[in-house]
Formats: sequence, structure tokens, C-alpha cells
Amino acid sequence: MSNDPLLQPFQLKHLTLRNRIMITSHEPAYPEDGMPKGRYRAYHVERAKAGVALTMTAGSASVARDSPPVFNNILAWKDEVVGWMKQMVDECHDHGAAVMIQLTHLGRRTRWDKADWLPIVAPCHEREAAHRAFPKRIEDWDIARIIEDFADAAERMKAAGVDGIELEAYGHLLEQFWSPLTNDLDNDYGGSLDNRLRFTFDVLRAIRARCGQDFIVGLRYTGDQCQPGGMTAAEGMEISHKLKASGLVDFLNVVRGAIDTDPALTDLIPIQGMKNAPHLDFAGKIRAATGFPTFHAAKIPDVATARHAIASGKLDMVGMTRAHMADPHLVRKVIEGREDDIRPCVGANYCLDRIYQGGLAFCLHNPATGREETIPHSIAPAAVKKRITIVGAGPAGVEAARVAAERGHAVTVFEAADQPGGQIRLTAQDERRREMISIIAWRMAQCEKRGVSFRFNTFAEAETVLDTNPDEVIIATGGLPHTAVLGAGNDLVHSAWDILSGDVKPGSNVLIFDDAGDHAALQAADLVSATGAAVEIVTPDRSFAPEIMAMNLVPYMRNLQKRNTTFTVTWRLMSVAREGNQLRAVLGSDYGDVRRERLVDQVIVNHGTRPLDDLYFELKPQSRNLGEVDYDALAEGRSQQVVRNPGAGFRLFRIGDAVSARNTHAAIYDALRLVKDL
Ligand SMILES: Cc1cc2nc3c(=O)[nH]c(=O)nc-3n(C[C@H](O)[C@H](O)[C@H](O)COP(=O)(O)OP(=O)(O)OC[C@H]3O[C@@H](n4cnc5c(N)ncnc54)[C@H](O)[C@@H]3O)c2cc1C
Ligand SMILES: Cc1cc2nc3c(=O)[nH]c(=O)nc-3n(C[C@H](O)[C@H](O)[C@H](O)COP(=O)(O)O)c2cc1C
Repeated sequence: MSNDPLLQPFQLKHLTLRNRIMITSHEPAYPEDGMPKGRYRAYHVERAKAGVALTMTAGSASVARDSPPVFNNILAWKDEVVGWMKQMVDECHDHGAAVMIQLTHLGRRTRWDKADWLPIVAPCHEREAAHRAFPKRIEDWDIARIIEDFADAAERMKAAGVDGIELEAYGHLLEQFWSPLTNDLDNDYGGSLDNRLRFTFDVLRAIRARCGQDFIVGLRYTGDQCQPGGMTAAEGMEISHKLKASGLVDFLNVVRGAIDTDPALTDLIPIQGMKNAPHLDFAGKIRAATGFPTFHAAKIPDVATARHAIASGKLDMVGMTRAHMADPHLVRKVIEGREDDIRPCVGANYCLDRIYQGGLAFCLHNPATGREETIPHSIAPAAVKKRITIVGAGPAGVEAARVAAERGHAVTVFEAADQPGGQIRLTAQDERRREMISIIAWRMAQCEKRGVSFRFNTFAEAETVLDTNPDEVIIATGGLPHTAVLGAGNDLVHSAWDILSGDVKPGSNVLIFDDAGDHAALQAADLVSATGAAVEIVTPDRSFAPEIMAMNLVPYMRNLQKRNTTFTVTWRLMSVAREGNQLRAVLGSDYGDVRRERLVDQVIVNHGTRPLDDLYFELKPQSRNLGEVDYDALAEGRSQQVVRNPGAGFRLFRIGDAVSARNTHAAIYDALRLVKDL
């Protein structure tokens, strides 16, 4: 028996949790028709198989029709949920993991125009910033109905065999009652703290009446809203004592902060560049004061910090949620003493960006996450060992090399630069984004273990590739900045890369034309504005940085707004001309024949990359396949292997930005789905 604190069991009432690592509730938007069907089940079962003790399913499963989900959440108010949940619970149980579910009524934290167009409710009329809906001020009969809805949903989950439930009391209706910011009721449910807590206790009592005292019921609660005028830490502590005294609650899952605005949410769920475990001590204090079994998650991404959280007695169960999105086999690797092999969460928050964009939560650098039905997390050895030559050691190239080496192939990678990383190296120049380099470092460590041959400082040409006598060739040459948006005057503009690499010094009065809306322009703006320069970011889009969602925008805004930066949307850069030692930039609009002019000393253009594909087209006529894509195969996670020229020696593939300007996830996904079958 291991004496690792993380691997000790934890007893919660009658439930033995096999170790101290859990996944907290998070909605990846995988449910289909509001039910935890194949994709959702496969996702949780993968993590159960690999040893996690407890998976808290559902992000915010909705208990009522007037709590329409915005992230495709589970509909716990439907009876059909029982069968789907049972299937998932049974499979996770078969692998030794406990399963609970988070239930909630979203209150005002949703949109009214989803689902049935019922009015949404809150203990106030105030609009919530994230989803922008004005709620109806809740009435007495709404309260009575929703209390019963909670009890009904809890009963359904008990019937499905879950080991317990957790009510979400941060940001959602329960906490909306708690907080003076969102409760202006003048009846028994508003005013004093006891009145503001009344709804929560009514809900808890109704659940206990239906599900009994043995059923495990916990609360995910904020102990401090950290908002001016909001619920304070002192009130939070008082609430935790009242909850304890009630005997209605079996565990607390402590969070600190609020989720109504992007900056608040970013402090609550910290992203890259922010401190690890910022709220761990806070959670520990609640545990010490109340004796509640305490769960907590907030950027505890690595095993050492998680171990400390348990060993120091601050937590009973440590949540490693995004860490499990990056590596679902995390616990197994701890058990097997292979912590070095754990794929690190780099805090890029692509997962949350995606759901805020209305998509599915994907991990920036683990494309198998959320695609478990078609893409395995473990790479199978190849039946026939081959020589695989890869050109480019950006994220696409190193992922291709890692997967090919895991399959047992002999792999050679050519890289023009003196080190791997491609564009990720530019990204990680920014101290705040340093964690991104782990995307490359983890893969390089895996490649090293498997003897991949890297040839740095080698710009590969057709000859270089052919000299390796390859069976398969993968072109992962990425792209170069595409600044040619203007026609004449191009030689007067710089790319965001020029600035980020340090090749070009920032000007003092700078116009950044961002026609991509991604990180590169904002990283450049951050760097330039830090020098004290005046910066204007111009974009033809209707909002600026549309590819950067909620939380990832926050650190940029925190810097840019306090500096000399302006944002100009719906304008396009038309031309740049020299005027003395200045540049005259002319802006035009897609909305009409209008012009504006700016006199600046530097123009930076961000317009994605243009593929570096010469080598691909040179090799193509000599290859066995003509690079045609079988889209059905690709969609199912199988690689495209159209062979048209069987006489020749090698097949040729092209992945990542060498195909078109996309992102890191696309580059790595291209590589994985291709090479897992080669
Ligand atoms: C500042 C910045 C921030 C970004 N932030 C994000 C982000 O937050 N999230 C995100 O998803 N994406 C981000 N991106 C985009 C992302 O980095 C790219 O989409 C991704 O790196 C593409 O990967 P790739 O491997 O296809 O190409 P690249 O990263 O461009 O790598 C290609 C490699 O091939 C090498 N090469 C080219 N030709 C040859 C040759 N003939 N011989 C040998 N070697 C060759 C190059 O030297 C390079 O190392 C960012 C990009 C930048 C510039
Ligand atoms: C995609 C995604 C969706 C989330 N949805 C919810 C949710 O519905 N309810 C909830 O309580 N927390 C939600 N969370 C927050 C997580 O439970 C957790 O608190 C957060 O990710 C911080 O923990 P970590 O650093 O271990 O990832 C979500 C997180 C992610 C990444």
C-alpha cells in the first residue's frame, strides 16, 4: 500500500473514495439533447478507468424548464435522464470510481431565448453580465415550484444510482439569494442573512425529505464573493457554520469569488500566468473552522501542489479538473510512479473559450479529450514499423513525432531553427504565457524516451527528405505572417511576429491592424503598450479579438486599459504611405465609402499566417498519394490515405498551419488523427 497522501482513501459517510483526486463539475457541452449520451459517457468513463476517485458529472445540470442551459447542460428535469445517467454511473462504478452530479437552477445566469422562452427568474431584476438576460423578479409560487424541482431532480439522480449530489451555490440561483448584489426581495427570502439563506435550506430540506439522510448531499459554495457590495468572507464563514449546524449538508466544495463578469471568473478559475492554488488556504480555513469534508479546485494543475493540498490537511479531496482534460490518465500515472509522463495542463483555457464560443470544450493540446469515442488516449503499436520523416518541429511536427515514435516507427524530424516549438516559442516569449512551452517540452521528453532523431538547424529541401528513404513524409512546416493585406505599402508595415521576436523595436505611436482577432495582435499590443507607446488596435470585425473568449481576454484588458490604448472596431486598414518620418495610415469601412486617417510612426499587421508549402508541392508529384482528403475518414478520426501513385516510395501528408492558418489545437489534432493509424 502506497503512503502517498494522494492515494489514501477518504471516507465520506458510507462512501469510500479510493484516493484523494477528483474531477469537479464542469460542463464540456457534450450532452446530446440534454442527455449524457455516448460522447459524454465515454469522457467520464475514460477518467474512471484511469483511477480518479470521484467524478462530479454535469456542469450545472438544470433542475427546471425555466433554467435553460447555455452550455448544452444536462436536463435533470426530464425523466429520461435517469436511464442515461444510470448507464454512465454503472460503467464508472465498474471501474471503481464514484460518481456524483451537480444540480442547479441557473436563475439569471442564462439566456431567456434558449429552449422554451420562459421568463428566467432571480431575486432581483438586475441583468447578469455574462449572458445578458434581464430576469423576472422571482415570485412566491416560483420559489415553491423550484424547491420541488430540486427535490424531483435529486430523486431522479438517486434512482440513477449516483453516489451523491452537489448543489451549485455560486453564481446560480442559490447564491443569487445569498448575495446582497442580486437579492433585493422584501419578503421572507430577502434582507437578513437568515432570510437570504431560507431558499437554500428549503431546498435542502425538500431533498432530504425525498432522498433521506443517508443520501450524500454537498454544496459547491463561494465563501467570499470578492465583489464590492457582495457577500463577504465573514458572511461566507457564517453561512458555512449555519450549513454545518443544520446537519443537511455532507460536504462543502469551496470556491472563492464570483462568476458574473469575465474578470471575476478569471480570478475564480485562474488561467496561465496566474498563481497556482490561489484559494487553497482559504478553503483550508473553512475546513479547519467547520470540520466539513472539504473539496476544492482552482488551478492545482500538478501533482506536487495537489499532494501538498492533502498532506497539509487543507483539503480532503483535491479537484484537478482541467488537469484531467489534459491528461485523463493522470491518476494511473501517479500510481505507476510515472508522474513525468503526465501531459501538463498549460492553463490556456481553450476548454472554456470553446464553450463560451458555443462549441464543445476541447483541450488545447490533447485532441482526444471529448473525442474518446473515436480517438484513443493510448497509442497502439504499429503492426509494420516504418521510416517516417517529418519536416518542422512546431506543435504539429512534434506531436506527429511523438505519436509515430509511440507506435514504434523510426522517426526523423528536420527543423530549420536551432530548437523546437515553431510559433509556440513566440507565444511563450510573453512571461504570462510561458506555460505554453510545456506543450513542446512534454512532447520532446516523450520523443527523447523513444529515440526520435531531431536534426535542428536544417532547412529541409526535397533532397533532404528523399535522402532519408522514407515510407511516410509529413510536412509540418507551418506558415509565415501574412501581412500582404494592402497591396502597395506593404514594405512599410511589420508583423506581430517582428515585434514579439524582438527583431523590430516598438514605435512610440503605433497602429495595430488586427484582421485575425487572435492572440498574436494582443500579445504585440501588450508588449508595445508596456513601453509607454500610444497604441490603437483597429479591426474590421464588429468586436475586437473575437477569437479570444471571456477569460483569456482579461489579462490583456487589465494591461491595455490602464495604458495608452484605444480600440477601433469596424474599420479596415486601406493603405500606408510614408510622410516625412511618419506613416500616414488610411482606414476604410466595409459599411460605406468613408475614410479616416492616422499619422503614426509604426504600423503592425496581424493577418494570420500564409502556409509554407513549397516543399509539399515539390514532393507531391513524387509521392504515392496525391494528398487527397477523405473527409469522412477524417471526421471519424481516421487518417486520410488516398493512394494514387502506387509506384512511388512514400506517402505524403501535410498538417497544421502548413495547410492553412488555424491554431495549436488544429495542428495537434491533424497530427494525432493522421499518425495514430500510420
Ligand atoms: C504570438 C502567437 C500567439 C499564439 N497563440 C495561440 C494560442 O493561444 N492558441 C492557439 O491555439 N494558437 C496560437 N497561436 C497559433 C499557433 O501557435 C499556430 O497555429 C501553431 O503553432 C501552428 O503549428 P504548426 O506546427 O503547424 O506550425 P509552426 O508552429 O509554424 O511550426 C512550423 C515549424 O516548421 C519549421 N520549418 C518550416 N519550414 C521548414 C523546412 N523547410 N525545414 C525545416 N523546418 C522548417 C519552422 O521553423 C517551424 O519551427 C499563436 C501564434 C502566435 C504567433
Ligand atoms: C469547460 C469547463 C466548464 C465548467 N463548468 C462548470 C460548471 O458548470 N459548474 C461548476 O461548478 N464549475 C464549472 N467549471 C469549473 C471547474 O469545476 C473548476 O472549478 C475549474 O476548472 C478550476 O479547477 P481546475 O483548475 O482544476 O480546472 C468549469 C470548468 C471548465 C474548464
